[in-house]
Amino acid sequence: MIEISASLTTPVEAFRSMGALLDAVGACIFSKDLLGRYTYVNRPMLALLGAQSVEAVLGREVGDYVDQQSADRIREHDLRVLHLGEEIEEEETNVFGATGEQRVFWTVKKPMHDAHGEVIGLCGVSTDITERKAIEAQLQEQRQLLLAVLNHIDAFVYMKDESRRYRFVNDKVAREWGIAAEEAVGKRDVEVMPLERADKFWELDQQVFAMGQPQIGEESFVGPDGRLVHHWSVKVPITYEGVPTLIGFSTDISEVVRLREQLREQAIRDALTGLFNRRHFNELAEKELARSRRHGHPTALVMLDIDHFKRINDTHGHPAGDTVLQRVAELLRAQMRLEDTPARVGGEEFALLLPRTDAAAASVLAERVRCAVREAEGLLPDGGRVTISLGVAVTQGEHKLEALYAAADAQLYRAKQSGRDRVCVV
Ligand SMILES: Nc1nc2c(ncn2[C@@H]2O[C@H](COP(=O)(O)OP(=O)(O)OP(=O)(O)O)[C@@H](O)[C@H]2O)c(=O)[nH]1
Repeated sequence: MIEISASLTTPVEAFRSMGALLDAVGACIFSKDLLGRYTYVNRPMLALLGAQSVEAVLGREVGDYVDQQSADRIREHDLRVLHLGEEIEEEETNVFGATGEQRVFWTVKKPMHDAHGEVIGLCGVSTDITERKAIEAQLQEQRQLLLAVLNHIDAFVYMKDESRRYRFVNDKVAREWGIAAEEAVGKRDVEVMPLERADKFWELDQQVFAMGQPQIGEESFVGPDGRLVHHWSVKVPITYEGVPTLIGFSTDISEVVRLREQLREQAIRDALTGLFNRRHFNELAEKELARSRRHGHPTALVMLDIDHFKRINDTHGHPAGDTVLQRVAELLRAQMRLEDTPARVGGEEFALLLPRTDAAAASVLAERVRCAVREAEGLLPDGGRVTISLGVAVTQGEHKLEALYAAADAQLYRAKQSGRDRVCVV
C-alpha cells in the first residue's frame, strides 16, 4: 500500500516522493506543466531522453529530445490533454535526437488537477512496445507468406475439427465450392458438399482423430460432372487454437489414375482385338487352376486357330486379316459365359479358359464357336467364309498349365491334320 503524505500538496510532489518505486516500473512515467515542460521524469524516461540527470530535464520541453515531427505530434496530444481535458491513449512513434533511434510507444496521458479542479498539468505513462510491434509485424509477414504458399500451391489445403467443421480452407478449396475462403470457416462439411462425398472424406479424417497419427491415402468420389474424381490425401493431426484439428493436403490425381488404368489395360490387353493377351491369360489361368485344384473341379482349355490365315492375308491384304481377327474376337466374346475368359495368345491363335467345365461341356462350347465363325457373314471382302480349328483339353489330376496347353495344342494340331474346321478333344 502506497501512502502519499498529507503534507504533499501537488501530484508532482507525490510522484517525486514515490521516486524509487516509479523508477522500478518498466515504463516511462512523466508529468508536464501547462506549458508542456517536464515537471517529473522517472529513471526509464530519463534514459530514454538520453539526459544525465533529472534536474537537467526538468523545465525543458519535448522538442529538446525528439525530432521536429515527433515533437509536433506530442505537443498536439499534450494540448488536447491540457486544454480540452481529454484523456489520451495512443500509439506513438518517436525518433530520439540523441541516438536517432525510432521507437514505438503505447502512451496514456491524463490531465492533473489542483484542489479546485483546475488543470495544472498532465501525467503520462509510455510503454515501449517496439519489440512487440516488431514481433507482430514479423508474425503478420509470416502469416502472409504462409497464405501465399497455401493459396498458390496446386493442392486443396484445409483444416477440419472433430465436429466436421472447417477451420481453414485455401483459395483452391473455396473456388471449388464457389464461396470465399473466409465464408467456409465454421461450416460443416455437409453444408458445402453432398453428403456422400462428405462421408467419404470423413473416413480418412476419422482415422486421423482416432489414431492421432498422420494418414495418407487415395480418396475417390463422384465429381460434379458425374465423373469419378481421385484425390491423393495427406492428413495430419494438429492442435489449432486449443482444439484437436487436422490439416489436410489433397491433390487431384484423376488424370494420373486414368493414365494408370490405361497403362494397366494396355499391359493386359491385345491392342487389335481388345482381348486379354497371353501373359495376362496365363496369370488368370494359373489362378483358376489353383482354385480347381483346391475344389477338385475340372477346368477346360480350348486352343483355336484360324484356318489358312496366311492365305487370307495374302489374298485380301493385311488390314483385311486384321478385321478377321477382330470379328473372330467379337464372336468369341458373344459365345462365352461370363465366367469364361477368351484371349488372343498368338498371331491368329486364341485360347479360351472355361472354369468348372468338363470335356463334354467344353466340346459343346467349342463346337458352338466353330459354327458361329463358319456361319458369320461379311468376314472377308469377297463374301468368302472363314473357318477355325479347335483343340480341347481338360485338367486331369495334375492341373499344370503347361500340361494343359500341351494337351490342347496337340488336339488343335490333330484338328488341323484331319482337315481343319473341326473340334478335337483329348
Ligand atoms: N493380318 C494379320 N496377320 C497376322 C497377324 N499376326 C500373325 N499374322 C499372320 O498369320 C499367319 C499365320 O499363318 P500360319 O501360321 O502359316 O498358319 P495358317 O496360314 O493360318 O495355316 P493353318 O494354321 O495351318 O491353317 C501369318 O501369315 C502371319 O503373318 C496380325 O496381327 N494381323
